[in-house]
Amino acid sequence: MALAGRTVAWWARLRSPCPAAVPLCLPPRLPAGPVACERLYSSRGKEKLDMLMYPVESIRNFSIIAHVDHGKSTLADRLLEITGTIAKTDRNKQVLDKLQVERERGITVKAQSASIFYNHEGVNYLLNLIDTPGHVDFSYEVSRSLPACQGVILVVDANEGIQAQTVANFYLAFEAQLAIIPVINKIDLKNADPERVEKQIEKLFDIPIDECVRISAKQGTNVEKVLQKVIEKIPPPQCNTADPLKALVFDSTFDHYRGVIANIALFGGEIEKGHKIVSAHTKKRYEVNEVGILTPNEQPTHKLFQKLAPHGSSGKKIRYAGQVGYLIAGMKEVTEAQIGDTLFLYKQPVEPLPGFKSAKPMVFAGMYPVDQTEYNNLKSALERLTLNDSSVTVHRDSSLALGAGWRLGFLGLLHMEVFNQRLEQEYNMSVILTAPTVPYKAILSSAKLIKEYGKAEITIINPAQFPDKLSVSEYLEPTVLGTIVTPHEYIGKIITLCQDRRAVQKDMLYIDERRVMLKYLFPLNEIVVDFYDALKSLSSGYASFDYEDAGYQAADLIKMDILLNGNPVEELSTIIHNDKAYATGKFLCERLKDAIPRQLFEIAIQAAIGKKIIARETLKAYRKNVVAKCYGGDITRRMKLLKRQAEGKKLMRKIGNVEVPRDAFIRVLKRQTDK
Ligand SMILES: Nc1nc2c(ncn2[C@@H]2O[C@H](COP(=O)(O)OP(=O)(O)OP(=O)(O)O)[C@@H](O)[C@H]2O)c(=O)[nH]1
Repeated sequence: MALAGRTVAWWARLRSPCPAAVPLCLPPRLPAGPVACERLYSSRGKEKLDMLMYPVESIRNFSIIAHVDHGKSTLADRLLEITGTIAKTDRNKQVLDKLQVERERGITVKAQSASIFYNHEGVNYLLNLIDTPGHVDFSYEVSRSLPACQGVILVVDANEGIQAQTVANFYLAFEAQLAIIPVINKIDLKNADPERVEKQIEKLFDIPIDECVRISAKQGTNVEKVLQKVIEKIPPPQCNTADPLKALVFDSTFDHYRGVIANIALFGGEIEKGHKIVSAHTKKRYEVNEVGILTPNEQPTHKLFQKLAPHGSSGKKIRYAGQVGYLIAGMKEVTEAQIGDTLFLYKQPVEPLPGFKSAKPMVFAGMYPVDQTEYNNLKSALERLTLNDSSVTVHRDSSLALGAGWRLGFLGLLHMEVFNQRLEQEYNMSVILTAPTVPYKAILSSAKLIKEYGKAEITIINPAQFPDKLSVSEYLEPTVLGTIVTPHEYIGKIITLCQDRRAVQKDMLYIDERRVMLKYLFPLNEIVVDFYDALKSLSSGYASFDYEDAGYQAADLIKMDILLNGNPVEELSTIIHNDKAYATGKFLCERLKDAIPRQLFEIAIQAAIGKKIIARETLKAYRKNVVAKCYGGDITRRMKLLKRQAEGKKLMRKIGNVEVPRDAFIRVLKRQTDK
């Protein structure tokens, strides 16, 4: 795992208003070498960066892709360092992981762009890199970064070798027909075996061994070679110089003060402050306030385009596109900066770019304010955060027990946890989250229901809307094609685990003499909560997992409720496969018994299908008032304790007369994790 608690010093410094610390301007021609670049950056005042000096031939747009923790962000930092884009950092600080949640969890959640100026053999290059997340939940970030690129650096850990996300990310780049530079990282590790990894790359991806670059991103070994490969192997963008402005919005963030900041890739023309632009998606018109590049902080430029200086004897100016950068144009609403949108100049419409497949939520959960008076604050926090994370879908919802709220769709459970953490950290919101559910479908047989829904096939993202068996001809559950890469000694245990999760084996391939790649068709519901944890724990952390959507299959589904002293716990109502009902009901009751503190009365914890109770646990009552006995004489200590208790109660939810810690439900649902 990456280091938790990475410090924010670098990013803070880059954002500092002190001009000396901020790289602000480039000369028309850079002297060779990174050190010189660095000096020039910091010596200028607040002029805007002029992009005149970078014709399209000198541009390279690329992403860094890899399995989780194989070193993408570390390599990105080293590339920024050796080119003088940033000063030398402490080797464990990661400049491009800007979010607090990324630093705390040591994972990249959001793709980040940075422009690098690099002088190689006397020629100035502008390299636009996008550092992407590795975890499967965030693979959408990878796929939407790729259309802005012509190539990728595929990083593989020299010790771990090819893993499940390496395979998934390779195919994303391969299908997008991008140039792929395989880089074997962490060669400094004692157990590094770059030769073995090279053979895996050749076997699985058909890339000749001699194309691999062996590096240590941490120590900086051979990182310069990677830059050279980028220049040699990745083609410059292909842009028609005669085209009018055509800009692809491939990402967007929301700034409390400046509104929407859209990351754009220019497929034609030029863009500058004052230009009137139109969104192909919303048809709305805007005036551009600022354009620039990310270095990796926002760096305004005169124009975001490439323009050759007077050319030959004709003195004709030739315009090129190809640049990647950002744009601010007074967009304030969540819906205005659609990822995948095309921007063009007012009165110069263009054929919109193909855009992206929108992110497909895999997991849905209800979200409610702890206190209904917080509803509006939570609404505005959700609107802002979903702009920074547009892969979350939001629908208004309400519940008798929890009040007005929303049903949110996430790309996976980690995504849901990260989103929740960001709400708390960046917006100071605390919320009630219900049990995650996958999007089931039902084919209705009841004419009344078909009329009500206006269609026979409905999608169920909320267990409260699960239609009764009598009105349904068939239930369907979503499936995924999972890829597992594991050392061969764990195969037996993994096959048992997969069978236990109702999975069907589709393929098995030795990627070298010690590692195996397995393909299974899983019901999504079986892997969404804790499959990855279970896989990690039975393979001592060595197996990896990735999955992709594989459509729907018929399934025998039922709705199960959990009751506390007869009152349903709405957060824990779930739709499950009939075969799993008893085991899951029993398990949830047992776990809930551990998660709920004992109270002054006995609590019956039950699992029910309709009116039928299928499992029960009893939580015994407290017998004595311990607080009164211990602290009865000392008034200050007693007051302190009562205050702490009152604070604790805010984190509780009351179901009937039973108090339940709000984080109990997620803990309960993570079946294997804390075992
Ligand atoms: N020994 C060694 N460790 C490295 C090297 N490169 C990265 N690491 C370490 O590997 C861990 C993961 O590195 P990251 O750069 O965060 O990996 P990542 O691929 O960006 O991670 P995600 O974005 O979460 O997928 C960190 O602890 C790094 O310090 C290397 O060349 N050698």
